[in-house]
Amino acid sequence: MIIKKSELIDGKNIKITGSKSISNRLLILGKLFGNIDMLNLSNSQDTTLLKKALESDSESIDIHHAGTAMRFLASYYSIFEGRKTILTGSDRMKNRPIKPLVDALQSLGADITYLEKEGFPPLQIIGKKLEKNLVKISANVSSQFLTSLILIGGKLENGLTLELEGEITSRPYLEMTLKILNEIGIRSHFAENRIEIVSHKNHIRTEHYEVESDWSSASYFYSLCAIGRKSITLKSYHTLSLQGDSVIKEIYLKYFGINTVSDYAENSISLLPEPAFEYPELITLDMNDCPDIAQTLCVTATALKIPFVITGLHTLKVKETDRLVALQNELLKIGAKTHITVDKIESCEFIEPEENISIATYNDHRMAMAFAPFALVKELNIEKEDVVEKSYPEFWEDFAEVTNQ
Ligand SMILES: O=C(O)C1=C[C@@H](OP(=O)(O)O)[C@@H](O)[C@H](O)C1
Ligand SMILES: C=C(OP(=O)(O)O)C(=O)O
Repeated sequence: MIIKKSELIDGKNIKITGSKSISNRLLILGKLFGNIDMLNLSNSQDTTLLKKALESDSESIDIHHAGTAMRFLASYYSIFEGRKTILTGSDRMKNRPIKPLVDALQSLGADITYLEKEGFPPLQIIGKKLEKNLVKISANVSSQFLTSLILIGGKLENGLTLELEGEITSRPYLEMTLKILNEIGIRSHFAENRIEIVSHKNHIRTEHYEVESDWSSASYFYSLCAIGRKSITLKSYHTLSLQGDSVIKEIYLKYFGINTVSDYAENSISLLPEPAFEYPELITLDMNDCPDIAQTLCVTATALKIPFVITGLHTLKVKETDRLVALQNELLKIGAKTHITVDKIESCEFIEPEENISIATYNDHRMAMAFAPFALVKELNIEKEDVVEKSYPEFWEDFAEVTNQ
């Protein structure tokens, strides 16, 4: 899809769908502990697929590209007594890691078999009662493995204790899980490398839950605002958020002069660019806590020609695509030569963008959405633009609403 060179229109209002991460946790918890009446549930494809899976009786469950769904369901089906499930996904999913989680579940007594490649989906899971309650798991590959176990922890007879090994990656997602547990009345304790989830025999406390809107999706509007220097209002957000990606407001304030102002009555935030803001000479940032907004930041910095060194990105290679390689290839087209290592991307030189820019999206929604704001600098083609549906199906309509295309 060609996006013409555009300008940002001042003062537009956008309502973004609910957080995919919060929605997916609540769907699993609701199924395990009692109905939760959710408002502003995410309408992302990932959440829809998870919801359908949880409502389905069929043996084969295909969750396509949805990483959280794959990881959360592996534990969920492991304790679903008497159910046999073949849990599969897209070709990419069959190459995203799951072994640390499967090892942990098997050590608790789960009956899981790899059906193709050892260590990867598809999985055959025969649900049974798990008798043990202590598990060791590596915490530096994906926090989703930890969340998956924590979500079922309260359902086990004696609760569940996790001993985390290695440095915790994507830590705010782990904290989000524990906070949601706390909100609905399931007790847990987290100190040093040990997480204890108390067995929860009762129905959950919360019946209504309003999901805050998705902060990773909000990042694309911060990028538009930083490049276009006009204001945008986004709903439904609070400055206090369960989502680690809400750190975008601090990052964009510090490096791009974007103020975030809350309107509590309206449940909205306004993104207000500081006039005559002096951009920094270099952006240095560790994004281990917020890997999903790394692509957004790299494109904003390239559009504004601000050199950057972003570290903490070792998980990017096992996301929807190898995001470090994808970023390096596509940033070059919009004018940034970069250097990548296993966990870092840094700009080396800014050059003229290509004449006819065509951004490949690698089956990765965030590649499409992160590069779209570059249209404020120059016309560009976004290939296979439908990929956005994974997390943000109305992205293109909302993008058109705030730009003058
Ligand atoms: O738990 C979650 O909802 C998520 C955790 C993160 O994954 P990793 O822990 O694998 O980095 C994040 O990238 C993903 O989009 C959503
Ligand atoms: C990494 C992501 O999702 P998942 O791991 O759930 O597929 C994402 O949404 O950027």
